[in-house]
Amino acid sequence: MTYQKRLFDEQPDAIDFKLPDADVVLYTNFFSSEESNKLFKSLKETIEWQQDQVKFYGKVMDVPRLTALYGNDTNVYRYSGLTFYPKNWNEDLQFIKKRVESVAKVEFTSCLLNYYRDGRDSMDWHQDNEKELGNNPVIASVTFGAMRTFQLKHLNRTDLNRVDIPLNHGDFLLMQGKTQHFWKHKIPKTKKQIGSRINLTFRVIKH
Ligand SMILES: O=C(O)CCC(=O)C(=O)O
Ligand SMILES: [Fe+2]
Repeated sequence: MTYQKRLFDEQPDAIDFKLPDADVVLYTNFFSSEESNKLFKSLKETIEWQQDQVKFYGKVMDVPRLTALYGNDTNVYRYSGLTFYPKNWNEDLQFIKKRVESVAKVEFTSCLLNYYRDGRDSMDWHQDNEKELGNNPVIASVTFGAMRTFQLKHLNRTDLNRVDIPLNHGDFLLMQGKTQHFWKHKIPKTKKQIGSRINLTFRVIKH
């Protein structure tokens, strides 16, 4: 598949959430609907999705989503209790990576992909603060497919409300600064009848 450079006649909208102790900006329609449709279908078919398992109170359980890790180097990589054998970038990922790098102004080394098959799939509260990500990591999150709500919660400021951000087909959420030190985030399950969703988080991993 070949891609054309985006024509910036339709500028994506940047929404700065101005959260205390964080830097979170949402670029809606960062990918055109045509690009997003193409990428969603292609990623679904070509990414080597894996079913991870975790031990929970001695019981082995499937995590509620499929995952994959791609990047510059293919050394075995363990984090959040999961083991990954990263694959080399493919054409779709290189295209998406380039586009988000033009805004994030960093060169990403890795991309973690999550495939939420339906509303029963989810990701629980966590911070992306592994030491391999360094201090104040820059994380570029791209969504294709069904809308899911991305929730953010401050770790100790009980006076602050939870922030719910709808992530739609083609949206790009950029998290940086102190975000991962002070806020946790999750993708809750939903009882709504919805289709599948793919999320990509580009990261800089230092070995
Ligand atoms: O699916 C999402 O939008 C979030 C994924 C996420 O938080 C992660 O991969 O660390
Ligand atoms: Fe995360």
